[in-house]
Amino acid sequence: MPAVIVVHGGAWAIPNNLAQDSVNGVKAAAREGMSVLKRGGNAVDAVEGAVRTLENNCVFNAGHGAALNTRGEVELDAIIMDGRTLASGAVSCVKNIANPVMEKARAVMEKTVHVMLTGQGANMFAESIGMNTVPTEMLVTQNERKEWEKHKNYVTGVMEDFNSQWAHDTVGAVAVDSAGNVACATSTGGIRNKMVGRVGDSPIIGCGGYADNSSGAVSCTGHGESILKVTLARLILSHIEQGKSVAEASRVSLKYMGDRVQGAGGAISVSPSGQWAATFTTERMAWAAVHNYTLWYGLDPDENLKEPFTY
Ligand SMILES: NC(=O)C[C@H](N)C(=O)O
Repeated sequence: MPAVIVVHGGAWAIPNNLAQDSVNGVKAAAREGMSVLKRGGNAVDAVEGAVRTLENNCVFNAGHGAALNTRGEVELDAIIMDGRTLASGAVSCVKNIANPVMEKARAVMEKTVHVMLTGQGANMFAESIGMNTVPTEMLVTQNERKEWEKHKNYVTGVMEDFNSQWAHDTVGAVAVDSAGNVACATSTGGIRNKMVGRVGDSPIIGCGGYADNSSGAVSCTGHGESILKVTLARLILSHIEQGKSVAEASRVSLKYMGDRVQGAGGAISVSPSGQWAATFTTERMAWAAVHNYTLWYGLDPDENLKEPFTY
């Protein structure tokens, strides 16, 4: 069965000056995810590799440069999930890890009996397994501090339905490997001016991501409180379970979120048979996918560009 990787760089009103770098960034991450699969990695390795590439790209900055909360601090959230066993690992409110946050979520999945660690406990665990921690101020960039000074109001940004230049720190990936195993990963700095301790959708199982070999894998982005209310990742998978195509399930679920709670966002989805989709209701979302020796990518609604993919 041909393997598939799909990645996103966050659903929001990406300004023109970031458009090309965002597209290049998601293309590079999709290439990395596919090369992990080609080197014999499984779906979990591929989504981790792809998200790590996005986290390390300063256009997306899911760690260093992430959105600041009301106290001007970074608090990071991430999840990874393995569709074979439903094993998952998540961290929330992490303040002392630069990149990759994803590595830490995977360690929670593989080295603990828990699904999520938060705040101080997440940091203590990172130190106990020898991960590099940094003082939290080191994650704050001048650019983000400037943006934070400019718009000190969470609600105004969200009321604009994500059609503002806010909240650009979410990245994600979904994959199916040649054995038909699926996985998802999502990592974020959240939304600017969130309250201290606010946890968004990204690290919450079934909301920011879900992976199950019996239906597929999804990674979400957008207004976290809306995604949480409709449990977007699981909603998409439940439509797939009821017979909808991956694209239709994603479209219907995002439309439901818009109608029911007036929230905008995006999702990437893949089924165990290799169907995939990248769907969004925000102004833009940078996404890329590799399937059958073709690299697909886009940014604007209905944009579906392609080029040959070679190793
Ligand atoms: N840009 C995003 O996707 C933000 C993320 N969903 C959150 O609310 O934390």
